[in-house]
Amino acid sequence: MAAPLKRVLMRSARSAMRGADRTKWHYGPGFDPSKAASQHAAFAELVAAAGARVEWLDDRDDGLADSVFTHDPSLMTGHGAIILSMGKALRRPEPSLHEAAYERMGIPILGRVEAPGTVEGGDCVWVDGGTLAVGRGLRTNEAGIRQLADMLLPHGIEVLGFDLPLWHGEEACLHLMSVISPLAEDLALVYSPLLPAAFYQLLKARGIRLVEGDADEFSASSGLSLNVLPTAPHQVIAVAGFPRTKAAMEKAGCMVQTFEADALCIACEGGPTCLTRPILRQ
Ligand SMILES: NC(=O)NCCC[C@H](N)C(=O)O
Repeated sequence: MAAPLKRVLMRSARSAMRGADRTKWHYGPGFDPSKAASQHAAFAELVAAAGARVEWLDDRDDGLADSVFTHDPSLMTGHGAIILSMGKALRRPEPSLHEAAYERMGIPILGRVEAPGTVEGGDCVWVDGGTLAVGRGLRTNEAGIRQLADMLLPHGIEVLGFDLPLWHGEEACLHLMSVISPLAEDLALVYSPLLPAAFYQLLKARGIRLVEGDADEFSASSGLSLNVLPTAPHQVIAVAGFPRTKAAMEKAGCMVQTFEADALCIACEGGPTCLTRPILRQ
C-alpha cells in the first residue's frame, strides 16, 4: 500500500459537496463547501506532482457529498476491481459510480460485495500481497468479509477479519485505516490504543515496524492526524497542523508534505488516504 502511486481515482469536492447539509452528513462546524473544494484542488495537485495520474469521477452535483472519499466504494486487486457495498446508508449509490469509471477505463471487475454484506475500502488493509486485513465494525460486516474471502481465496489471498471498537458512536466514521497508515513495506503509522490486538500482533509477526502517532493530535483531529497518504515508500502527504505526528514520521525516515484541510478532512472525517482510490501502485 506504499509502493509508488501511479494511477488513482478521485472526485472533486466542487459539485459533490456544494449543497451538502452538514447535519445530514455528520460534518463538523468547520465544513465549508467552497473552502473544501479549494483544499481538495490543492491536495490533487500534490498527488499529481508526486507522479500519479489522476482519473476523475464526473464532477456532478448529484448530492453525494461523501463521494469525494473515493477510497471507500471499491477496492483494487491484481485481478481486477471489487465493487464494494457501503455500510453508511447515505453512501449506497457510490459503488455504481466506481463501476462505471472502471468500465470506462477498461479495468475488469473481479466481483461485487452484495447486500446484506457491507465492506468499505477504508476497512481494508493489504498486509502483503497475499493477506488482506479487514476491520469488522459499523461500516463492514461479517457477511461482507465472507464474500470478500470467497472472492479472493481462488487467487491465493487470505482475508482476515478484525473487530473494531465503537469509539465515537454509530454516526461517526471509524475504519481500520483510521488507526493505521502504511508508510513503506515494513513501516506503518499507527494509533495503537485503538488497534485490534490480534491485528497488532499480526503486524509485529510480519516484521512491520510501527511509528506511534501522537495521542493528543489524534484526539484533537478525531483521528485525521494519522490518515496519511504514501505516494511512494517513505514519502507521504498529510493534513497540516500535527507537528508531533509529522516529526515521528520524519524520525522514521519519511518525507512529509502537508496541505490545509480543516474544511475538507477534519470537518468531514476523511483524510488524504480516504480522498484517493489507488488503482495502480508499482
Ligand atoms: N476511508 C475513510 O476513512 N473514509 C472517510 C470517509 C468519511 C465520510 N464522511 C464517511 O463518513 O464515510
